[in-house]
Amino acid sequence: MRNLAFSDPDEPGYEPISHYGPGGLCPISLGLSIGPGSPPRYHIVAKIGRGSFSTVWLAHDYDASRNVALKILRAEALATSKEVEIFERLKVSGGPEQHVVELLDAFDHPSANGLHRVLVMEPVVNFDLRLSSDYSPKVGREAIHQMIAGVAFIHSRGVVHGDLHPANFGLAAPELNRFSDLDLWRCMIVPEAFPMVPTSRIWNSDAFPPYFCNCSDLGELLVHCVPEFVQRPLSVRVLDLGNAFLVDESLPPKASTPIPYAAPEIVFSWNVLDTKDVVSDQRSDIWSLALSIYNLVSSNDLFAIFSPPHGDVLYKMMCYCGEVPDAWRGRFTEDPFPPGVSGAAHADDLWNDVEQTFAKRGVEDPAALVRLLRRMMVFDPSRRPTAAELLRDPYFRILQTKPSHDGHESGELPDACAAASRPLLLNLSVPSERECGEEQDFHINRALHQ
Ligand SMILES: Nc1ncnc2c1ncn2[C@@H]1O[C@H](COP(=O)(O)OP(=O)(O)OP(=O)(O)O)[C@@H](O)[C@H]1O
Repeated sequence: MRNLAFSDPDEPGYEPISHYGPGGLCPISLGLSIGPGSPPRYHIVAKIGRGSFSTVWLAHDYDASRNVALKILRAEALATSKEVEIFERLKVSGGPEQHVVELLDAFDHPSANGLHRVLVMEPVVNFDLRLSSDYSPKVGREAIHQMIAGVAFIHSRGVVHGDLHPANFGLAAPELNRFSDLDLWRCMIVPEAFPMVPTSRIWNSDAFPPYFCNCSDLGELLVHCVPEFVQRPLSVRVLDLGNAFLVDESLPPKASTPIPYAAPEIVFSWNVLDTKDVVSDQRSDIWSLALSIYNLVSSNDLFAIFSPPHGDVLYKMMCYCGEVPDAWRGRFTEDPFPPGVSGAAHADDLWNDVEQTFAKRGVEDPAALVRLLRRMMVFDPSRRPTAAELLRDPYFRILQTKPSHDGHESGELPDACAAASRPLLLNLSVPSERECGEEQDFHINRALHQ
């Protein structure tokens, strides 16, 4: 496949070339308009993400005058993806979505590779802004409460998320709606573009995008152009319902959570019983949620992995949980606890270290946060609290005495979010016409040629 392209980026952030072709990803170029209506409703401005089954793009919605995220699935996922159905299930009761990314629209889009399901969602910003700026969102007590609230909401609708890890939590960014598509072009760092030149006539060049481009960083845009974004309280969103399923589904998908966040019963099946026939459930979501919280608070993985087969993850789990589950006895040659030290005492020592790390990072009430994580990280899935129970954990008691910063809870926008609908902070122009003409062409050309 490599000789297909004139230049193959082969780096994280770029989808592999092999993901294009019949049944594969949708070839997209910046400036394309897709969607219902004539002219089509969504004008693609930047690439903002990619996953195993999709590419994700920032687009300007001309009909609603706002910016949206378009998650464009591989064509072969059209028949199997239940993501839209799951979003529908989350709306069943008619209540407002709570800390779960909102699905605004969905449609199917044809390409040379087949028909692609497109999910139109509110655009969110990655938690990890550290790479692009000095600003690092502080994941404090309220943000942790919102992460749990998002999962509690999903669980309350009879859905298992199945893939909770830090990248699947984002931050609401209604300030993005202050930017027209032309403003976005002006303010964003110009993406890198690698031309894709098929080197053989047998390749259908329509099956590939004309170039690959890297992902634009919406966080960086906001940090630099909308200072209130960094000053206002965070509003968390749970993302990626691509692996989600209904608890009563007869053929649930096999578990696919990344190892550092996967529950012990799942990792044990994968690595010791050597079977992939294991399914996530709401209890395994709770374990993954605990490790996602740990990661976002500390910027580290508790169970970092360095090499397969990841048996060391199970070993670390025993150390932190202070016990060896009955089913695991005899499977490990090494005793996880130092001679003469009980499992419980050893675990206490490790969590004391975690508490000190949290304290150094300025985490609010580190001892109580450690107690919360330890409640979630127990081997026996039936002893893990539900997400709804966790919302009442003593760690959050103080929030009940404070007014909520997150206006979304009460159906109102927080001040800073409401400000998003006010006139632009920057002196940004808002083109009145859909066709921005030569000026827009110029920005696209500049992006592709720099
Ligand atoms: N609403 C959104 N706003 C902004 N970025 C998004 C949004 N949804 C997804 N992304 C970005 O796109 C990436 C891929 O999305 P997502 O995880 O939903 O895709 P996927 O194909 O189901 O991937 P995988 O299952 O491999 O995680 C995310 O990690 C995130 O960075």
